[in-house]
Amino acid sequence: MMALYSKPAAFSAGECERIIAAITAVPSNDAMLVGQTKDQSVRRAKLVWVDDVDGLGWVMDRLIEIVRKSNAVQFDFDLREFAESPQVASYKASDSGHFSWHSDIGDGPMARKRKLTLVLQLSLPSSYEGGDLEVMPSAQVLSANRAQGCVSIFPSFVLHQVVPVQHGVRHSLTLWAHGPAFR
Ligand SMILES: O=C(O)CCC(=O)C(=O)O
Ligand SMILES: [Fe+2]
Repeated sequence: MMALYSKPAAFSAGECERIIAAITAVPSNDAMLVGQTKDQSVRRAKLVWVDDVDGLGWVMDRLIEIVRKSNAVQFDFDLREFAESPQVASYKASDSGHFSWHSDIGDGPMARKRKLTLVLQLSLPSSYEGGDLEVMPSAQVLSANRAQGCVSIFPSFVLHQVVPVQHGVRHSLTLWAHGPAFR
């Protein structure tokens, strides 16, 4: 099983900029971890829940189709629902934006059912330095494609991190697909 599924150009540059503009217009929260504790040594980012933003329904429609396809060709997980709103994170160099190594499976009622994690690169790669999404499905660390509009999908139990942003701002969108426990 290839652990990192990648779909370049899933969204156009114009579409990514529209999403960034829409989330920039609403108030954001400091990033919470899966257990809802705020530990800024683990993560520093601003978050907006996509479900709170009007006019972004088309984004979810596109993402659902991409998850369905990736699951059909690669993961074959028993997926049942999208139980949480997608979220857009903004990692700023001026805030030491980053997210240390973690898995997305947590103790909460939703976080325990996460099975696939999808990340959409919203920012133009040349607009920020650092901020790579790294995924560790086995002994080797893989860097996700930084291209704007590229979608990466991996099992939610796989360790991953966002290295510190050194310059500029990186915006990314994360969505989880949920289902019953692995057996
Ligand atoms: O921003 C990213 O690339 C990853 C975000 C992430 O790992 C998460 O929200 O759990
Ligand atoms: Fe994560």
